[in-house]
Amino acid sequence: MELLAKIKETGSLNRFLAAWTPLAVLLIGLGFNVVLYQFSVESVRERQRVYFDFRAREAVERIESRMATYQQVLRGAAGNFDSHEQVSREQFRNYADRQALEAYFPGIQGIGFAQAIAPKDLQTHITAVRAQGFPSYSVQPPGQRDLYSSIVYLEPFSGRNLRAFGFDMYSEPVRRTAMQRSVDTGEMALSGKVRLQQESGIQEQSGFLIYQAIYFRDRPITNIEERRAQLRGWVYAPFRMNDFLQGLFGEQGHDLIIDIFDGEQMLAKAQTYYGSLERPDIQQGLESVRTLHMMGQTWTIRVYASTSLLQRVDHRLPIFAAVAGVLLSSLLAGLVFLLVSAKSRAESAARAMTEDLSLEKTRLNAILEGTRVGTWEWNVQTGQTVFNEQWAAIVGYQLAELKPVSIQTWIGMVHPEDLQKSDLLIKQHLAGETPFYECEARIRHKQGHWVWVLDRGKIGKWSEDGKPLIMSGTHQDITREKQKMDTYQHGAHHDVLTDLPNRILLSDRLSQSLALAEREQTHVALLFMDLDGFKLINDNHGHDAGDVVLQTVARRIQQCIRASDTLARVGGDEFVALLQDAGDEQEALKKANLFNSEVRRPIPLPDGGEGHVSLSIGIAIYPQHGITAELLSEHADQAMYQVKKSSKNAALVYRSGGAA
Ligand SMILES: Nc1nc2c(ncn2[C@@H]2O[C@H](COP(=O)(O)OP(=O)(O)OP(=O)(O)O)[C@@H](O)[C@H]2O)c(=O)[nH]1
Repeated sequence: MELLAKIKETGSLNRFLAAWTPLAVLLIGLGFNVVLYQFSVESVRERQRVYFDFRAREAVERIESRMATYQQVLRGAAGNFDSHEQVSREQFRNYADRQALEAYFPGIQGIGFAQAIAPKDLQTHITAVRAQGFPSYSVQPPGQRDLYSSIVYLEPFSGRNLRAFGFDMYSEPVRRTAMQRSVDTGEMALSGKVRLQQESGIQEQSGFLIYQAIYFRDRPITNIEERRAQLRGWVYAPFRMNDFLQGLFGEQGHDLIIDIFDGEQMLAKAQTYYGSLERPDIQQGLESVRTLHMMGQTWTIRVYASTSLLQRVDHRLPIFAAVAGVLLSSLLAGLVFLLVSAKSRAESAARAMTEDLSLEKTRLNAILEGTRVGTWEWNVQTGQTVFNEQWAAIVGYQLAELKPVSIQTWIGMVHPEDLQKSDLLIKQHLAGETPFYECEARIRHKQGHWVWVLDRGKIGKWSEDGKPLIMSGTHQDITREKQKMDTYQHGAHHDVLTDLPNRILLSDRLSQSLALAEREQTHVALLFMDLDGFKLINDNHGHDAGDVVLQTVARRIQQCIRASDTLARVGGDEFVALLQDAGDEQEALKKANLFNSEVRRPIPLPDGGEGHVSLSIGIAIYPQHGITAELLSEHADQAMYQVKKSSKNAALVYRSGGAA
């Protein structure tokens, strides 16, 4: 019961697991999926950030690199002045033309030379330039200053650039700072944010300039004072910021949104480039601020990522991960569902089988117990044997008393005759000659008597090489049936009143006797006997008295014959004696007379009276009076009939032709 309860409990647990495990797997899978999704989103963001950093750094490097190329141009221009005491407008133009500024240096407004002019030389200077064909030339703005500068050359000398002709950049503080720095260091100097002279008020842009101070080289220059004293002027280049950046970032220029500030702080008034203006696609969170130190000036460059930049990094991974994750989770859950339900079904089936087996076992035990059938199992190869409790109970033992159990236990208990028979039958079965083994055998009971068992068995298992391995079977106590059968057999062959063999058994014995006599060349005497005067006893003393007479007669004749002879009652008051190895006629007659004398003795009757009967006996002897049972019986009967007809109370040997 406990086992069944456990099985049921396990069964409901399994059903619970079968129902919830796939769901749990799905939820865990989806949970894992969420983590994976977040991880992949994070991974994409990280890649976007790295890519953005790379692009931002590259953008700044491009700015720096472009600036370096401009410095080259200026260096070349400065070289011209260093190597020539006089550089004519034409020479300067040639140099500028050779540079092909527009083609190779996009964004540069021009390249120029601003001459440094001491106040005392100002008028001479103006006069000289005007003489070169510029009658309206003057140095702007007017006014008294310690040092003048004037843009005398500016190539290309056309368009907006003409506005700068004669402009004193040194008069304007931002430009002057850069110009002075270049003078003092001898290096190029980048100006701060300026409004270029070239601007006309339409689509204005912020501007900046690069200066390279030029010196008179007739004396050595070793310090700032000497530099200032020998200052000749500046070659310079003006830039419009938007034009400068134009085309710098190629096709993917739209990816980055750039603001540039003059100086180290991102102040509105210092902003020189407004990339982020009217850009709604700025990607918040991806911003990089870098400072660029060039030619004594610092630019702060703020770079934002745009949506298009993010698109360049494969951002579909999270979607793929999510979709694949959901599919895989579902698939896994489905698989688990199939496995669990298959397992559950298998377990249910196994449980059902276990329950069935358990019930079957219980039922079988009940049947075995109820029918008191013993079981045995015998390992043919090793002799190991197993009996159940009932096997032992049939012969009055408890199983424990018989242990150790082996085939010898059976051999030691079975009747020797039956053991031989059983051995033979088992051998026949083991040899495959019989489909099963069955044998009735006697086994010695604990109390000493024999118990009949019906021993049945069959080979249940063969060894790999095809030999019988395990044989098992049952023991059924058939003692009672055997006894009943014996009684029945006895009743079928014996007379109820006298317990003498009846006609059937006599006939059987007669056949056997004749066969034996034939074999051994002996004689058989058949004596047919009929009581004389028996009816009177019935009539005078009653039927019971008649029975007593019949029983007494039977007993008295029986005492006269040998165990190998047979006395049968074949009718109401008719008996037959079958005498084996009977000798001659005389001997038969002698025997008949002995019977008669015994029978004639008075027989005490139940009513206190006495019965008096005698025998009329007809004798036939084998082989002289017949060699078959029928003939012999017929002749004995004829002889008896002769006696009855004549004297009665006598014996007569058959004579052919009817004579006695
Ligand atoms: N008590 C008793 N009588 C039986 C039994 N079987 C047959 N009888 C009687 O036995 C008698 C036989 O008849 P008979 O052979 O004519 O009797 P009987 O007096 O011996 O005559 P005879 O043979 O001519 O001498 C009949 O009366 C039967 O009823 C039996 O089992 N018990």
